[in-house]
Amino acid sequence: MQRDVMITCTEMHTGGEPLRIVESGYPTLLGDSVLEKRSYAARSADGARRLIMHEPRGHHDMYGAVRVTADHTEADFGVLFLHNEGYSTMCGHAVIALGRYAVDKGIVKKALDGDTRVNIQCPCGLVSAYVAKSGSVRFHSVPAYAFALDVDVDVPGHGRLKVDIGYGGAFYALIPAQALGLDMRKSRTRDLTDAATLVTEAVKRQVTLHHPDSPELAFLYGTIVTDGNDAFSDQPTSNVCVFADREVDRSPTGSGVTARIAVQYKRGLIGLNQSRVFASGVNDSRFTGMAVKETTCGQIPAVVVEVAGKAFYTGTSTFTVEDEDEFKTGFLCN
Ligand SMILES: O=C(O)[C@H]1NCC[C@@H]1O
Repeated sequence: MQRDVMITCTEMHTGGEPLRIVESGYPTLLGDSVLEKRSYAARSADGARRLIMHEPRGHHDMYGAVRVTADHTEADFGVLFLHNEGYSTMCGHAVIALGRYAVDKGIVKKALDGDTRVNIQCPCGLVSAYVAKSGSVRFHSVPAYAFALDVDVDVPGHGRLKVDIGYGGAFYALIPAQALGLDMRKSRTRDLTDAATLVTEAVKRQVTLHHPDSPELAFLYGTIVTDGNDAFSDQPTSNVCVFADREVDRSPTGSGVTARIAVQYKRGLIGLNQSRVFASGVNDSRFTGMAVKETTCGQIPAVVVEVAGKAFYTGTSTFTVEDEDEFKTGFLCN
């Protein structure tokens, strides 16, 4: 019996959202930058992603991270994010887990005093994670901004709807559940997912995105259905993020919280250093988020957003593949 592939991983979760961190066995990813490695992975090493994301070794909503060599001089390491359809450009729940992991594994030396800073080069740019002694992590993402507010989109079955589009390392369409005839607390996740998917497809067809840094960042990653409570309050606001191929984030979505705050800031609904709690509409897990300073992304006014949460270890895994296995590169069941 020949086993010709073996990939080992550390398993974590942040707010219930899994993170499968590759330790060894992944193909070498070529390219001079993290973005180039991302396209190389999609072009020439996609079987490895499907092997550990899809069934029978993963599942429809699995998420992963592969560390790669960084090209940014200040980065401790680079990372590619894996999901059911491909490779995202930013992932907050993964950054929270990777921050803790990097300190625990000694990849970054623990600070003697205060939080340990871990600089992670994501495909969208450099993200700084700050790891507290307790293991809690907060991160400062790349400049986040409102790409467009109140965009009219024709959504089959729902008519003409208004969506906001925010960038938090990835682009999201943001829409209140109410506009879709749904309720964040009462509706089934399946119904929120179906509606969010229709919105994503409609925005992809009808809106052209642009990012000042690279055309590779200019795509819609998903739709976040919210409870519509965007004005600052000491009460949590909840959301469900549906991204990639109908994949449902169990966590409040770090990059989504970043995008939501950028849009709320643009609308004057939240100020600098006003910390807000964001809850997952799937399992009520919590992140906090706040805009910490104004900045720009190219010429676009933007904010740096800090998101905080906590990740936990769930195990380790070793995946093997036998030569004759018909499901070497997995399948998806949705
Ligand atoms: O927390 C986040 O930003 C991510 N979680 C899965 C989808 C997003 O990439």
